[in-house]
Amino acid sequence: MSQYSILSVENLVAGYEQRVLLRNLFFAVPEPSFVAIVGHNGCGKTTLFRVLTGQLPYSGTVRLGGQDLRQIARPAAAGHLAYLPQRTTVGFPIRVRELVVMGRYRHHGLLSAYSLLDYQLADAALARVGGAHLAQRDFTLLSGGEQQLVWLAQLSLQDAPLYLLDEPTQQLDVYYRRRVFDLLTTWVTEQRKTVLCITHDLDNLLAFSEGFLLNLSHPQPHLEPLTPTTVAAARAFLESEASLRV
Ligand SMILES: Nc1ncnc2c1ncn2[C@@H]1O[C@H](COP(=O)(O)OP(=O)(O)OP(=O)(O)O)[C@@H](O)[C@H]1O
Repeated sequence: MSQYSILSVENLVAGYEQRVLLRNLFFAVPEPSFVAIVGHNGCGKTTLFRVLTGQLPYSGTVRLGGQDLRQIARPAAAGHLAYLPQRTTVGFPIRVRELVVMGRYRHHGLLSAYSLLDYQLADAALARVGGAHLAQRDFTLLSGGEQQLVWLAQLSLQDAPLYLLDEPTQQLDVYYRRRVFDLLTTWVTEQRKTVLCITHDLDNLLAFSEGFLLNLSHPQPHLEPLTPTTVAAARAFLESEASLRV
């Protein structure tokens, strides 16, 4: 693993109005790697992603690929990262293939149509997530698990070095949860991507043989190696009454 940090955070402080949620946070993420971000509901996990995607002011220093985040107007549009928020919905019928191909948006002007190559890449991305059979289906009629695979296919087309996923296995059954985590593993090991994944799914983290854990409920959150021992310790901490008083 190289020592290059795709993301570094120094003395980050962020929150809302009178409420500071992220306090003096320091960490550096090597590329490629998998980072599981855990913590109690409301501890600031999504808030961290809002900072990293340029949606929330902060104090301290954040660098993406060595560049100061304050110098990057729209990190996703500039290709520094791709972001899958929680509970992404679509309010109109749309064919899955048309939704996936939108992952190519950075390669297009606003009004130019997607090319044959774009659609071939979309089909390949769908196939990689095991969703080739969904291509012609109406996205809004798919199950939650199928929809999540489609979002991941679209995200993979953005071809960013850093992926931010906010609870990608929320509401999925055990089969799809395992499948999503397996897919994220291949993004890291085969495609050399870096994945930051907010999750409450500690059971599935036990399967990771390498990566990092960032527990934002900890009094001094820091990157720890992701091992069965650290996951078990994080679970014990998060289940304790004392952790809620931190
Ligand atoms: N725009 C906002 N203005 C004020 N408070 C907010 C705003 N957005 C979120 N909050 C509050 O900040 C706290 C942290 O929210 P955040 O979404 O970061 O939590 P989280 O750790 O991702 O939680 P969960 O695990 O439940 O998704 C919550 O109490 C939330 O209500």
